[in-house]
Order: sequence, then structure tokens, then C-alpha cells
Amino acid sequence: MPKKTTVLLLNLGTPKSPNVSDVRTYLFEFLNDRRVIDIPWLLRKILVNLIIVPFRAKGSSKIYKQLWTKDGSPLMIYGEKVKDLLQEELDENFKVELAMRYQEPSMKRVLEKIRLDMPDKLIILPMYPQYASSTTGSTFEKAMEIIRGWEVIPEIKLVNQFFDHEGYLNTIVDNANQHDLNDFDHFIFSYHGLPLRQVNKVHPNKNCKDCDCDKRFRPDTDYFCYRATCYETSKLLAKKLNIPKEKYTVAFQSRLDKNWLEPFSDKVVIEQAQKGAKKLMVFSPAFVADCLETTIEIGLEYGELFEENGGKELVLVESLNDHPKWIAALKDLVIH
Ligand SMILES: C=CC1=C(C)c2cc3[nH]c(cc4nc(cc5[nH]c(cc1n2)c(C)c5CCC(=O)O)C(CCC(=O)O)=C4C)c(C)c3C=C
Ligand SMILES: [Fe+2]
Ligand SMILES: [Fe+2]
Repeated sequence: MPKKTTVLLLNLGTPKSPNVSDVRTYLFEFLNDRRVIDIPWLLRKILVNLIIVPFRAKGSSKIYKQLWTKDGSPLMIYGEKVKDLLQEELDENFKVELAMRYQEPSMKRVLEKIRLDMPDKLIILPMYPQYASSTTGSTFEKAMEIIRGWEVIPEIKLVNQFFDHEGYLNTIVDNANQHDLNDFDHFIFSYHGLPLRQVNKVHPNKNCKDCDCDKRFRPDTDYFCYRATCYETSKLLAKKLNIPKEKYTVAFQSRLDKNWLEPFSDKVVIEQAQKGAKKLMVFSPAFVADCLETTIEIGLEYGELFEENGGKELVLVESLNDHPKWIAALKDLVIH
């Protein structure tokens, strides 16, 4: 008998509106997650609630206002679209749901709906291509915290990453090929940064700062090393796009302090402009949908930085959004 299966798609979440109070509520929930700000409880409460959020909310609200469309936040809009498109691709034994780790639709509410529907199988799919404790790990922890109280716990599949999935990579390749790659002087693969401390926790005997996981991917020790999977994703994409090694740089954006993964994307953008690059292509392979970190940070802020330092044009490769190949890739992740 075919199994009644629910697919739970997840993403980070976004504020309810770009207003300061909603951005503050979002940041409070997000940054109080012990996997995101991974320091002792009391220190986190002081740092997040008395320093980071009060100082950050106003500035973040301003940039969320630039991102917001008449239909809302792109992360949410594409989340809903992808959910509907994946539902259309799957047969009647599957039901697709969408929840966000922070804010709405909340994991608590959506998982309660799923519990009442009593599926035989639950597939939990956080839409982060590269595993990180602060994203995928946090989402799984929250899901398990809720599901552990259920009377009936269905068969569960956790999709923990898909950085090397052909369909995911080919969607990015398709989006890049909308442009003539010969026009570009340099290419940057820009990933969301992480504190180095968090990266090192996955391989406690090795410091990623002096390790060669950027050059050689060792699945036995580096499969969950965020730095290693970011470099491996870039290598696979560069190979598919025939971008030679000397023409691309892997970099990390959105740092909160200096002890985050390097090189920093903004510094690389400036460096490239100063070296004489006129046209720069930036990929954002850690983000499956347009969001603050892509549209505003890369598209707008890095675009300005590049031009201020002598560059002519920075082109941001579109996110996966609702590309048919991305929907097919999700289907493949669900059924295999
Ligand atoms: C690859 C995905 C992401 C990782 C890893 C990640 C780690 C991480 N992020 C912060 C702090 C912030 N991130 C913010 C926004 C944001 N982050 C991601 C993805 C990852 N974060 C996305 C998709 C977004 C945008 C959401 C949207 O609504 O468009 C923000 C809020 C914006 C701001 O104030 O700058 C913060 C803060 C930390 C601390 C962290 C790991 C430790
Ligand atoms: Fe983030
Ligand atoms: Fe590593």
C-alpha cells in the first residue's frame, strides 16, 4: 500500500512586516536561538536582548523596507510558490507543507496540522544546500522537540543537505547562463558567513582556519564542515560553467564580527574592483530564494561598493526561486 507522506519544506523565516517592531520581534526569536548565538545562556540574553537587537532593529527595518514588495517578503513569496509547485509535481499520496524556523508560518502550528492529518511518513526538508548547525541543525532540533511529544511518531526522513545535488547545481548553472559569461572579468561565490567557532565544532580536532578543506574535499571528515561544502559547491559549479580556478573566489558575507569565515565578500568585491575588474558576477549558492542577503546586500550594497572602487557592473545571479529545475530537484530529494 502506498504510504501517505507529508513533505515539510522549511526556511529561515522573515519579519511579519518591515516595521521596526516586527523586525525586532523577528530578531529576538532568531538570535535567541542557542545554535545561532552559541554562547552561554546569560551572556546570550545580555548580548542579544540588550545590545544586538536594540542597536540593529532600526537599521535592519530600513533595509527590509527596500526589500519588501507589494506581496511581502521574497523569502515568503517564493516559499509559498515552491510549496504549490512541488505539490503539483507529486502524486496524491503526498501532501506538501511550508513552515519557517522563526515567525510565521510557525513550525509549531504547521506540525500540529500535520499531526492531526496522521501521515505514515514525514519528510523534513530544510531548504539550506549546505549543512550548518545554526540553520539545518536548529530546524531539526525544533522539529524533534515538537514531534517527541506525539502519541504516533511516523517514519521520518531528514534531508540534511544537498550541496552536490545535480538538479540544485544545474538550476544555478541555468541562471548563470542567462548572461554571457565571457563578458565577466571575475566570479565570486558568496555564501552566508558563520563564526569560525561554529564551523570548527563539526570537526573538533581540526581548525578550519589552517585546514585545506578549501582545496580538497574529504567526505569522511568534512561532509558536515560548512566551509568545505561551500568550497565543494563552488568547485562543482565552476566545473560545470568552465570557469577556471584563477577567475573565481569563494567568499563569505553578512558577518556579525571579525571572527567569522574569511575571506569576507565585501573585501573581495573591493579588491577585484581595485585590481581592475570591470564586470563581476556574484553567485549566492547558500540561498534558495531572493532575500535580504542577496537582493540588498549583494545586489545593491556590493554593487555600489564595486562601482565606488572603479568597477562598472556587478551582476547577481538569480536565486533558485521557482525555477522548474529547482522544483524537479526538490521532487528528487523527496522521492529518493
Ligand atoms: C545559509 C543560510 C544562513 C546561515 C548559515 C545563517 C547564519 C546566521 N545568520 C545570522 C544572523 C542574521 N541573518 C539574517 C538574515 C538572514 N540569514 C539567512 C540565512 C542564513 N543565516 C537569510 C536567508 C536571511 C534573510 C532573511 C530575509 O528575511 O530575507 C539576519 C537579519 C537581517 C539583519 O539584521 O542583518 C541576521 C541578524 C547569524 C548570527 C548566523 C549564524 C551564526
Ligand atoms: Fe543569517
Ligand atoms: Fe573544515
